[in-house]
Amino acid sequence: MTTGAQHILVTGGAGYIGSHTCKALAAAGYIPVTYDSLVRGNRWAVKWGPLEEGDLLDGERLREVMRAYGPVGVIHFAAFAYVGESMHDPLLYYRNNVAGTVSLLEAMAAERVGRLVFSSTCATYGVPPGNPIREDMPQAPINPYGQSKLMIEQVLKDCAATGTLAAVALRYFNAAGADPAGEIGEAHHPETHLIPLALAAAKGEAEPLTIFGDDQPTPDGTCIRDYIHVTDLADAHVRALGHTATNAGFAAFNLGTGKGASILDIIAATQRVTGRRVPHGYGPPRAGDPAELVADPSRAKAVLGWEARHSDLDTILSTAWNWMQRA
Ligand SMILES: NC(=O)c1ccc[n+]([C@@H]2O[C@H](COP(=O)([O-])OP(=O)(O)OC[C@H]3O[C@@H](n4cnc5c(N)ncnc54)[C@H](O)[C@@H]3O)[C@@H](O)[C@H]2O)c1
Ligand SMILES: O=c1ccn([C@@H]2O[C@H](COP(=O)(O)OP(=O)(O)O[C@H]3O[C@H](CO)[C@H](O)[C@H](O)[C@H]3O)[C@@H](O)[C@H]2O)c(=O)[nH]1
Repeated sequence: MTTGAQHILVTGGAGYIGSHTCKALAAAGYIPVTYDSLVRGNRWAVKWGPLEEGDLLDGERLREVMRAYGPVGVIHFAAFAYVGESMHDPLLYYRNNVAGTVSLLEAMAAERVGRLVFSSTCATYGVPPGNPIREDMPQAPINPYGQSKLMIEQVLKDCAATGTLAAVALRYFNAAGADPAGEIGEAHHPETHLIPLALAAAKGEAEPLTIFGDDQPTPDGTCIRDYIHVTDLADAHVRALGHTATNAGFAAFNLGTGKGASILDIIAATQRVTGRRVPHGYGPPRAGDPAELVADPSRAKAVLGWEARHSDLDTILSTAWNWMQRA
């Protein structure tokens, strides 16, 4: 390598948050090497470094890629991430997410790669005792997706305790929005997330939005979430990677804004930003959905110097809408 730039292995780099993080890594002077099977990712989203196709469960292929690039660390996004799907097919989640991560950690140990940033989730908290949620509150997931991520956090703690791994778990709240320059954005197939579905309904390209439940214990009866811009998440990953360079052990950080928005708030913001109506109706609550999840992000600010800068609802919706117009 003539540049001397450090390589970072990015599992799931062809996915939504992974691709935005590759852009941020390149801007920070790293070379992101995407490792992705493309099972749920997009080849076109890999723009800031090489794509190496492979599955997490293929340990030999992982080792081959690590030997080829000599990454100084790994950012691990690759996983299945649909709460509803995990309720119907839990084994898919335990195999891909838990067994897949064990396979990755074995390859890292064999190739002596000792730094990891991991995509965890607010879904590990289950129904929290109160909001906003601090990192030291109990983690008691109510769906297999969240449980798979909590199991991985435990594996990371145990590996970090041996002194061979520095690991950071970033517990994101609800990722949303798109690259402000419009180069990449959210493109899940099928799409299940609220904001792209609300925008597609406004555009007339999807069914009217179904609001899951009108009788939640929240002021307007609909679920409250903490929506965090994907560009803010990408920035946090670069910072967390830096943290693993100088801090051994395991650390976890909540990534959110500290402010909740209900589904009706999202519909109102979507209508404001697009100037179009969002056709919608009500359906039953979705199994496995807590009523309210809002982050206390103060630890990430204190330790990583991170805070949300692009995550007001209008910026989230206008960047996502801009992306949807191009896509
Ligand atoms: N989107 C959110 O709101 C959110 C919130 C909290 C946590 N997370 C976590 O962040 C990560 C990224 O989420 P996303 O929304 O970008 O998901 P995504 O589905 O867009 O990206 C995941 C990527 O991982 C790849 N992948 C999956 N299994 C693989 C395997 N076995 N081997 C190789 N590649 C594999 C997919 O092809 C895809 O490109 C996930 O771990 C998810 O659990 C997401
Ligand atoms: O058609 C829809 C889609 C969603 N919702 C509601 O909108 C909110 C947001 O739903 P999303 O599916 O967009 O996201 P989740 O809140 O289910 O997010 C969960 O899954 C994500 C990954 O997909 C993250 O891991 C996150 O941490 C975890 O809580 C929820 O209250 C959901 O019930 C609807 O009412 N109608």
